[in-house]
Amino acid sequence: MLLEGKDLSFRYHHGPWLFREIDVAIRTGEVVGLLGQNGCGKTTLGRILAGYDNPIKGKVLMNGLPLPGHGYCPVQMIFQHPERAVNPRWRLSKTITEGWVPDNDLLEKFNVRKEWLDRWPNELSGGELQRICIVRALGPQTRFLIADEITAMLDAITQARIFHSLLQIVRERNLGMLVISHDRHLIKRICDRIIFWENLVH
Ligand SMILES: Nc1ncnc2c1ncn2[C@@H]1O[C@H](COP(=O)(O)OP(=O)(O)OP(=O)(O)O)[C@@H](O)[C@H]1O
Repeated sequence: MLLEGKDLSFRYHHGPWLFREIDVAIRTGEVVGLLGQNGCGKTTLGRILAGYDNPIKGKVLMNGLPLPGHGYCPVQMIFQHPERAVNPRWRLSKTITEGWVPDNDLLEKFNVRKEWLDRWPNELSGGELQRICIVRALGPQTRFLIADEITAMLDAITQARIFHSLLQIVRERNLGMLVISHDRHLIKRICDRIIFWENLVH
C-alpha cells in the first residue's frame, strides 16, 4: 500500500508558504524519518497526511484513493503532547476505546496498566498517557502511522522502550510509519529511509 501526498502546498491564513508543490510517498513496511528544524512545517505536513487538515493545493491518496471522510482513519497520527490529544473530560477507558477496543496483549506490550483506565488524563504522567495514545492509534484498520516527536518529552530509557514496542508492531503488521523528529540520532537508528526537509521543499 502507498500513502502519497501529491503536489502539496500549504500556508496558514495569508502567511508565508510552508511548502509548495511537494511530493511525499510512504509504503507499508517502511519506516521513514522526516528531519527538519523547529517550525519548518513537519507537524503541519503530518496533519495533512493523516487527514486532519486539507492542503491548499494538492491531494493525499492511499492506494490512489482519498482518505475516508468518516469512520476510523487508516492513517493514524500520534502527537508530541499526549495531554492535548485526549479529551480532558473523558476517563481513559473511553479515550483508549475511541476507535476500537484494544486487547490485553497490546496493553501489556505498551505496559498500560488496567487501573490507569479508571483515571482522568491529568492523573497520568506524560509517558503513561503517550502509551495510551499509541495503543489507541493501533487499531486493526491502521495501515500508516505518523509519529510526530512522540518521545520528545520523555527520558532516554522510556523513549527506547516505546520505540522498541512500536517498531515490533509496525514490522509484525507491515505498517508504514513516518517518524517526525529533529533528533538525527533517533532517526538514523530506527528508520529505513530519511527525508530531509530542505530537500523536500526545494
Ligand atoms: N494553526 C496555526 N496558525 C498559524 N500558524 C501556525 C499554526 N500552526 C502552526 N503554525 C506555524 O507554522 C509553522 C510550522 O509549524 P509546525 O508545527 O508545522 O512546524 P514543525 O516543523 O513541526 O515544528 P517543531 O519541530 O517545532 O514541532 C510555524 O511557524 C508555526 O508557528
